[in-house]
Amino acid sequence: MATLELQGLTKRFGEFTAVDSMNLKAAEGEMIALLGGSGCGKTTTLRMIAGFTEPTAGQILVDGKNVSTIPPYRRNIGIFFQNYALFPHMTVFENVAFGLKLQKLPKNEIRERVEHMLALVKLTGMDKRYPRQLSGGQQQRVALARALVTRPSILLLDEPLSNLDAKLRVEMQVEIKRIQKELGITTIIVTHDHEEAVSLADRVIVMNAGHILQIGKPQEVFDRPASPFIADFMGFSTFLHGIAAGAEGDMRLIRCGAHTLQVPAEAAQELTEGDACILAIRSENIRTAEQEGVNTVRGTVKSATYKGHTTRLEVSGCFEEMVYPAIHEYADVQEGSEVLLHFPAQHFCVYKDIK
Ligand SMILES: Nc1ncnc2c1ncn2[C@@H]1O[C@H](COP(=O)(O)OP(=O)(O)OP(=O)(O)O)[C@@H](O)[C@H]1O
Repeated sequence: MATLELQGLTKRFGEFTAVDSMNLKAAEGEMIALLGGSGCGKTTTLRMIAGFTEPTAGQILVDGKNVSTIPPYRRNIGIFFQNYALFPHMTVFENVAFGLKLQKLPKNEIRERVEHMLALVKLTGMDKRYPRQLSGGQQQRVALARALVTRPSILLLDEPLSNLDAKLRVEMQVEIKRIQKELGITTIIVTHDHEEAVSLADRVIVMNAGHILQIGKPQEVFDRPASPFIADFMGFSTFLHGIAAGAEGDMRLIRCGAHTLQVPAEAAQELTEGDACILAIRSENIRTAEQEGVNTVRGTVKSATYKGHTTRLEVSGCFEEMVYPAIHEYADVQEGSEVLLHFPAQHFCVYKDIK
């Protein structure tokens, strides 16, 4: 178990700043997800922690000790990178045992630890196979076993599940979390996928252009993204421009085009009368309604896409913006038909429009 601390960690490639003065403190055994769009600096951050990329400025502390100048193989960090393939000419056993042989451990201890690790990733009995004789998911699990077998105090995972099909992905998410908690390894996992980040991590970091935009518990970041940009990244689909227009009881009124919506006062604390604002809501939180009431608005279905357990609609005419409900109840929604939508007040995130 170890703590990991980044202090002002910065990487510049020429004039370009890929990671800009990043600060982070991961507790012992904590799993932190780095989430962000392509090119925001996630991999560069991991590569600096691993020791493959030299920081331009700042420090990396493991258990309070600066490791910035220590070579990668002496950092006791387990690594799973996308392009960090298995050795094709080695069996599963040899691949996993590689790091232990470098540490010159006795043969019987190597066997014991490799077998234990293969059992953890559910690959018992596969030890004599070569990578080409394994499925993609099995190969990823071998790579994970290889990263874990040396009992690193820190584990770095760069998109470990990106090549897996949906079912295996969920299975592996559960497995990674179980192993990580069982061994108590402080872990940084990089992902593009906000659902993966919130389901795996103890804390989630949202990055953009080399900066941390938000850091918080999964539910905070998922339910209360700190800006419209983060909300968009976290899967909010409908964004409405409005004007703060008074209060009613413990609700604030927001005028959006021809309609007035209610939002909880505590979600709109930073607004004063007349402020321009943005309301964000997730597709799955917009409902269809039987009758008119608070926060119901009529619109016209522009398109309906069957998604299995929901039908995703594009609806125009409610506000100036298009809205995107994902409805569960299978109504007879056809393109061109009219729908009455309900926007539950408690599901709105409210932002001051600073433009
Ligand atoms: N060796 C390099 N030389 C110059 N620029 C680089 C180098 N490595 C990375 N970059 C740039 O730094 C930025 C951050 O790259 P990084 O690989 O960290 O992004 P990322 O968030 O991991 O993206 P992705 O999700 O696409 O992998 C990108 O704009 C990239 O082009």
